Parts: sequence; C-alpha cells; structure tokens
Amino acid sequence: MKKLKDILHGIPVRQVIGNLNVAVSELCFDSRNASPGSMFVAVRGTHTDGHRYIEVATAHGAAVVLCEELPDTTDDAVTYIQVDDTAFALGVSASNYFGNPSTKLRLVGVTGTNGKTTIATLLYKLFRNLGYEAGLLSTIKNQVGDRVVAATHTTPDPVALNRLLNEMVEAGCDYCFMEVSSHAVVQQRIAGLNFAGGIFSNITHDHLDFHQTFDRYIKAKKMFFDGLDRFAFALSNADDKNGEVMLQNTFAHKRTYAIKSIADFKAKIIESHFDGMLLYLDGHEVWVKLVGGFNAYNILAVYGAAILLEQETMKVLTALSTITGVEGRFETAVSPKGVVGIVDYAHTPHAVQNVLETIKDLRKNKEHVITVLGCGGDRDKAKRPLMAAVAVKNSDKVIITSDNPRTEDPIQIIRDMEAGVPADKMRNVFSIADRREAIRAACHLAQPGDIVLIAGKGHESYQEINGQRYDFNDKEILISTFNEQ
Ligand SMILES: CC(=O)N[C@H]1[C@@H](OP(=O)(O)OP(=O)(O)OC[C@H]2O[C@@H](n3ccc(=O)[nH]c3=O)[C@H](O)[C@@H]2O)O[C@H](CO)[C@@H](O)[C@@H]1O[C@H](C)C(=O)N[C@@H](C)C(=O)N[C@H](CCC(=O)O)C(=O)O
Ligand SMILES: Nc1ncnc2c1ncn2[C@@H]1O[C@H](COP(=O)(O)OP(=O)(O)OP(=O)(O)O)[C@@H](O)[C@H]1O
Ligand SMILES: N[C@H](CCC[C@H](N)C(=O)O)C(=O)O
Ligand SMILES: [Mg+2]
Repeated sequence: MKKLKDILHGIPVRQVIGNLNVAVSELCFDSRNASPGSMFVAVRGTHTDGHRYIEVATAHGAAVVLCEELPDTTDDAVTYIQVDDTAFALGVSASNYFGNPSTKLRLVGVTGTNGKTTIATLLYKLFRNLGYEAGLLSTIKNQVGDRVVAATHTTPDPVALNRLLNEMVEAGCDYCFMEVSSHAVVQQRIAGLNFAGGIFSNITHDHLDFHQTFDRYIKAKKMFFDGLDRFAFALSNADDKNGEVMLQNTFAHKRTYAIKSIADFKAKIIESHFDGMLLYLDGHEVWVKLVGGFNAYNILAVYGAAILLEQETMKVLTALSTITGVEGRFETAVSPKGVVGIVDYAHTPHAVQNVLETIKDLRKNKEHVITVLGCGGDRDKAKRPLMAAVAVKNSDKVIITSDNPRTEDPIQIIRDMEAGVPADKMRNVFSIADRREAIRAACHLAQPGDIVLIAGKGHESYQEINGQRYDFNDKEILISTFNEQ
C-alpha cells in the first residue's frame, strides 16, 4: 500500500477528478490484471490503446486511473488523474511505488544492437567476483544476487523492473547491471530510474520494423544517454560510427573505449584461440576466456565501467581473467570425430559477420565453415536477405532454416532470406525448414576439423510457432547429433 500523492511525486499532473488521499494497493497497465484498490495506467501501445480499457479496469476494482484523456463518464468511487504522457508517468510512478530503488544501489545500463547481454552479464559476474552483492536484468535471465528470476523481455516493463530493483535492494545488492533495449527507451520503461552509468556497445541494422528508420533507431539509443545526470558516467565505443553521437547531449561524464581509435580505455588482441584470447588491456597483458574481436570490445567496456565505478585495476584484471563467457554466446563443443560446433546468438547481419570473421581467423588450416541460420518471424524483415548474404559470403556452406517463425510461414521467411543469396552462390546453400533436421544435416556434412556454426537462438530453450513455445535447444541438439556420429 502506498499513498497516491507519494506515487505521483515528480509527475506533472494536468487535472484530478476525485480524492487524492487514497491508498493504492498495486500498479497495473493491463486492465486484465487490475485488482481492487489498484491504480490502472492507460498506455498507448503498438496494437491497441489502454484508454479503451479504463472501464474494464474500474470494473475489476481499480481505485485510481491515470490517463491522457479522461473518459466521457467517470465513476465517483474512482480517482482520475490526467497527465500528458502516461508512459512516462508509469515509469515514474512505478519507481515511487517501490521506494525509488534505483537510488539505493548503483544502476548501470547497457545499450547497443549487439553485446548488451554479454557486457551486463560479465559486469554482474565481475562484481560478484570482486565481493559485492549484485543484480542483473538481461535477455537470458534476471538475477537478484544468486536468485534467478525468469526474463520475459530484454528490459522488463516499469512495474516488473522496479519490483526487481526493490528486491535487489532488500537482498543487499550494491550494484545492478541491466540491458536497456531501444524498445524500452522509446516506451519509457526506464523513466524515473537513477543511473550511475550508461554504456554503449554499437549500433547496426536491427529492429527497423519498430523504429522504421536507422536514424530513429540511433535517436532511441541516444535518448538513454541524454537522460543521464551529471553524477553518472557515459561510456561509449569510439570505434563505432555513432559512438560520438551517443555522448553529444549527455550531462554525464563522457568516457570512451576503443581498439582502433584514440580513447580513454584501449585494448589490443595479442593472441586468439578457440578457448580464449590474450589481450593488451589498458597497458596490461591479460588472458580472458572469451573469443573474438567483438568480445575484446565487450571486455573493454566491462573493464572501463569497473574502473569508472572506482574498482582497483589489478583486482579487476585478475577477476576478468577467471570469468567464463555467457550462455549461448560463442559456446563451443567438439564431436568425437573432431568437428567443432559453435552455438551463438548472432541474429543481426553485423553479429553474423563478426562471428564468422572470428571463426575464419581461428582456423588453423582451411577447414570448412558450415553455417545454420534462420530469421525470426514477426520481426524486422529487412534484415533477412542481409543476414543470408553475410552468412553465404563468409561460409563454405549455409543451411537456411527456421528461427522462431512466430505467426509467419517459415517457408516465406526462408524465401525472404534466399533473396539475399547471389545466384552463383546458390549451389552452396540448402534450405531445410525443420531446424533440428538442419542442424543434423550440417553435422553430417562436416568433415573432421570443419566448423559448424549454429546461429540466432543461442541460449533460447524453445522455438515459438504460432503462439506456442516448443522445447528446443540448439546446443542440446548439436551435442546429441555429435554423440550419434
Ligand atoms: C512492440 C513492443 O515492445 N510491445 C510491448 C508493448 O506491447 P504493445 O505496445 O503491443 O501493447 P498493446 O497490445 O498495443 O496494448 C496497449 C496497452 O493496452 C493494454 N491493454 C491491452 C489489452 C487489454 O485487454 N487491456 C489492456 O489494458 C496493454 O497492457 C498495454 O498497456 O508493451 C507490452 C507490455 O509492456 C509488452 O509486453 C510488449 O512486448 C512484446 C511482447 C514484445 O515482443 N516486445 C519485444 C519486441 C521487445 O520489447 N523487445 C525488446 C528487445 C529488443 C532487443 O533485442 O534489443 C525487449 O526489451 O525485450
Ligand atoms: N560487441 C559486439 N559487437 C558485435 N557483435 C557482438 C558483440 N557482442 C556480441 N555480439 C554478437 O551478438 C550476439 C548477441 O550478443 P548479446 O546477446 O550480448 O547481444 P544483445 O545486445 O544482448 O542482444 P539482444 O538485443 O537480443 O538482447 C552474440 O551472440 C554475438 O554473435
Ligand atoms: N531480442 C531479439 C531476439 C531475436 C532472437 C531470434 N531468435 C528471434 O527470435 O528473432 C529480438 O527481439 O529481436
Ligand atoms: Mg540481450
């Protein structure tokens, strides 16, 4: 229970109808979840408008309605609060409701097209290793200290987010590391949060179904940095074309990391192997258990953030050398006959290219690379031909298959991907809609020493088809196929 007046702190209110002196039992933004004494916030979405469900919410007992437009008829037992922006108000009220937990720990957000989960998870592991209690909000899972809470989104909705942050505070967490997706910025899921720092990884093609243009996608990422205050740090990748843009209008302390450009934190890869790499990091040599140029960037971002969070250099480097990678990100397995299998979450053209370039660099001889990949349904269609083109360019053979078809026809998604394959390369491409069969076929095609990359689903333990999630795990299928050989 919390007083309505306290929940509204920091929200510009246009009009109030009813009693402000009420207690609120719960916050909700979905009328289907409204309960007696709750406050319903009407948010405009991509499919429908929460304002349509105000009456349903009050019929379920909502005592307070927060909206942009007041309904034609009001209920005397209900308090109506009119504001200009309910998405913003939802974020701020969720933070107030849970006692502004983000001010009680140090919250660091990571944004960018690729690398958010990796950077946030490595920071979580690093700070736990350094002896702190920490929380994590990520695509794979949320962690309140050791306790795992299943994740439904990369960035949870404001109510779930602040509830989790509060649980972290209660569990004694000093830090929380979270992914900030571009959807979350635009939908203001992070409104009202107090960040100690923000990290930018990179920006390349993805989510154009949602943002429409690349420019708007860049602006969404930038808005996160624009919202940081002068006590926070903003750590950006100076090698990314848009790394500087992110820092343009932020009040935060601006810091950069890079491999190629001049920057505050620098690194260089000295040696690369399938089980790790030797880095020259900020003037020190350190062995890390992650692989690939893209992971050198991730490690560098993690290192820079740790230093900006006032950790000691030598302790950070020592801890970094012991930390293992992230589930479903460049995970390797070797078959009894010597085929190397790699499961990776690459689901953008840039990620597919990075992973395949890393694989090429790691080959001792000219072993063949066989790539299995698909594209998700009901998501950015423009990336489909691009992902196929990159895969074909950097592999000896490609098996185009399904990812999560969702409500789309898997065959049509495959056709969209095939459109990106140059005619003279078609002979290196097979299309097998059944992902399990595609993985098996790749393993059977591979000779000892060859490399099979299974891209796009990483840690996911399901395949989503027509609203149903079926058990499915790339790594398990890879290993069981290997064991049959
Ligand atoms: C496109 C998108 O982000 N959609 C999110 C959004 O839903 P929406 O805009 O479609 O909502 P809507 O159905 O139009 O409804 C509008 C409002 O009416 C309410 N409503 C609706 C029906 C009803 O009967 N009563 C009612 O009150 C809804 O609760 C909502 O508040 O708000 C919902 C509630 O927070 C989210 O669950 C939903 O995420 C969907 C499931 C989703 O798939 N999101 C993905 C794309 C996403 O957010 N991904 C990013 C990661 C991207 C990355 O990889 O970087 C993420 O952060 O996870
Ligand atoms: N710094 C990076 N630069 C480019 N590609 C990367 C980088 N880090 C990881 N990748 C690639 O992107 C894939 C996804 O990585 P990760 O899960 O860390 O990204 P993410 O930003 O969290 O993705 P999502 O938006 O789905 O949450 C990895 O499996 C790898 O192929
Ligand atoms: N966070 C990403 C996940 C894509 C993963 C891929 N397996 C798919 O289903 O498209 C997104 O929402 O676009
Ligand atoms: Mg992620």
